[in-house]
Formats: sequence, structure tokens, C-alpha cells
Amino acid sequence: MVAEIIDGFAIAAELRRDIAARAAEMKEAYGVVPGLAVVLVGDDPASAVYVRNKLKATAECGLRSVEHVLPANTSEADLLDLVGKLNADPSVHGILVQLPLPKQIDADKVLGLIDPDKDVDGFHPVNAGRLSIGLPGFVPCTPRGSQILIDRVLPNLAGKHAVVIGRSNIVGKPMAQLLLQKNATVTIAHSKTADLPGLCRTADVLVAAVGRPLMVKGDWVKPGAVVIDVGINRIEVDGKGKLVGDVDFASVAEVAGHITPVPKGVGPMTIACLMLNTLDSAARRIAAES
Ligand SMILES: Nc1nc2c(c(=O)[nH]1)N[C@@H](CN(C=O)c1ccc(C(=O)N[C@@H](CCC(=O)O)C(=O)O)cc1)CN2
Repeated sequence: MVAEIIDGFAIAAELRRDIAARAAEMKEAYGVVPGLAVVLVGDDPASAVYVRNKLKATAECGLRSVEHVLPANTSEADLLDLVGKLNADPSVHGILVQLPLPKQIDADKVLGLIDPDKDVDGFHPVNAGRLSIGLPGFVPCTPRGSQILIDRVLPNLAGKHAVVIGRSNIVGKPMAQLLLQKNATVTIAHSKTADLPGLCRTADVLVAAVGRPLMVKGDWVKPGAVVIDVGINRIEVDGKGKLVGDVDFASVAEVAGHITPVPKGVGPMTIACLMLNTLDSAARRIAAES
């Protein structure tokens, strides 16, 4: 293996320690403890694990969290009603509705009702717009965390070509915006892109966010490139469940300069950045009120 592994687990732990220190200062100076409302609808086991980890991280960072667990048959109207109450609650600085939602609920409608200034997931169209025109807002946690990892190993992206595979509103598009803000030349690739391996071979920074297990192979990667694997896929190997990314780690690590593993790469940064967005939200409210 030639690539250096980017240890997202360790970097996320470092970030959480920094957030804890800043939260303690905020409490001391202003008597404010940032509050995060976490809404879980239904009984998806993976979502339950992610929510548990988010609540744990909140406590570790000295933030306050309130969990709202609703049954799988919750109506859209009831969820919208809860979001409205959380919008109006001054002790709540951040609102997170765990995705996916049960099929009877229109996720866009729910996410669109969250007050953009409490939208710590950064999924509201207002925050997508703010990001695209360079205004302060909330950046979705996975791209924000991925950008922090890229900054660690390649702080100057001017003159670099970044390829983002995947065009989702939650990861691909905001990731491309962040890379553009850092002066990279950015290409968004997707399922209809011609010669995807050839395009990827031109990337100095390659971000894979497609949800296709082990899709990116070693011969898709430019020697020395920074490879960020956003994929979290559960597959079966020899009859056992295994968590893998969108990148074939074994072959890509032979070629890349830096690579994130799965697990313990981008995933832990997603949760750390949720804490960071919640802290930012409280800091902005304090600044606006003083
Ligand atoms: N409202 C949201 N819903 C969802 C988001 C989100 O950012 N906001 N992202 C994903 C799930 N997710 C957080 O919610 C998330 C997924 C994975 C990880 C993580 O740390 N993964 C570990 C592996 C964990 C495992 O064993 O399963 C890793 O990569 O090391 C954190 C957060 C969809 N929903």
C-alpha cells in the first residue's frame, strides 16, 4: 500500500474536543448551552444507531439534546406539527430529522418547514442557496466533514481538479460547492457520465458518493490523488455482513496518495460536524441578539 490513511475517527475525536472547549467557553461567557432536537420516526435499525451516536456525541461535547421518537405510522401532519413547535422553542438551536422517513411522509415538506437558522443538517433550500452564493449558512455535515479531511492533506486546491461522483442534494452538490469555494476546478460525475474511469483518472481529489459498493477501482485513480469515500454500504462476504465504501480500498490504496477508510473515515466526521453546526447556530444567535 502506498496511500496514507486519513484517520477520520481520530480527526473527528479531535474536533469534538475542540467543540467541547468552545461550548464550555460559551456557557461561561453567555450562560448558553447549545440545544439540539433530534427527531427519529420509525424503527429503522441503522437510523436508531446513528441517532444514539448523535445523542452520545452531544453529551460528550457538553451540548444539550432532546430526543423525539415517533412511531413508524406517524402522519405527516403530526411531524410537521412537531417541527413547528421546535422552530418556536428558544432553547432549541438545532433541529435534526433523521432520514430516511417512512413512505407516508414527504421528506422535502418536513425539511422545508425547519427554520433555516436551526437547520443544522443544512438540507433546507435556503441553506443550499446560501452555500451556492457564498453566504453564511449551514453546510450539510457529510460534505463539511469531508472538506475538513481534504484540508488536512491538501490545503491549497487552486489549480487542482476535483471530481465528485454523485449529484445528490445532500452530499454531491454541496461537496462540489465547497470544493469550488476552495478554488478547485470541479466536475460532478454521475450515472450518465461518459468514460467515468477516464474522468476519475484526471482527478487530484476524488470524492465518491454514489452508494455503489466498491465501484471505484485502483485503475480509476491518478497516482498520488486524495480519495474520499463517502459510501457506507453493507454487503455480504463469505456469508458475513461487511461494511464497505464506494471505493475498492485494497486496489485504490496502491495508487492514491491519501485515502479515507470505511468505516472510520467520513462517517465519524458527519456526526462531529453536526455538533459543530449546532455550536455555530448558538453562536450566531448570541451574535444576533447582542
Ligand atoms: N438527518 C440526517 N439523516 C441522515 C444523515 C444525515 O447527515 N442527516 N446521514 C446518514 C446517516 N448518518 C447520520 O445521520 C451517519 C451514517 C454513518 C455514520 C458513521 O459514523 N458510520 C460509521 C460506521 C457505522 C456502522 O458501523 O454502521 C463509519 O463510517 O465509521 C455516521 C452518521 C443518513 N441519514
